[in-house]
Amino acid sequence: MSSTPDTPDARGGDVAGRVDPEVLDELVAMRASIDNIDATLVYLLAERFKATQRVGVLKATHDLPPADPARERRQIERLKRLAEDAQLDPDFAEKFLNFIIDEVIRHHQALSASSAEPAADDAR
Ligand SMILES: C=C(O[C@@H]1C=C(C(=O)O)C=C[C@H]1O)C(=O)O
Repeated sequence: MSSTPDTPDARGGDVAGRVDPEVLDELVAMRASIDNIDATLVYLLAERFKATQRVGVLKATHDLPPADPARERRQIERLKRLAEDAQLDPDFAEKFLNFIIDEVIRHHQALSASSAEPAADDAR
């Protein structure tokens, strides 16, 4: 496994040799752009999970519930509006955000459960 995108040797992958050189050039250029976008998605998700993990620690420490459905609803409505403005399918944006939020809530539940466990010294 490597983080290196397609090398020039791998130009076009399966379609190399089956299409005109101009088509292959455009395909390779678009794939380079997709590589960059996917890398930024990974970095953005990593930063988002760092922030939500911190929120999870605050919630677990201060006895707050792992999920905040009202906040989720506001955030989903906001992102659906942004998606429409950006010509992205708002239903897809909603599904994608819900997928991420479900994972965040699982983390928060685990943090709450582990902070509720008695420490080894207390288990007497
Ligand atoms: C991050 C939080 O926890 C949960 C996760 C959310 C999210 O990932 O956007 C939103 C609300 C909460 O259900 C929060 O309360 O802000």
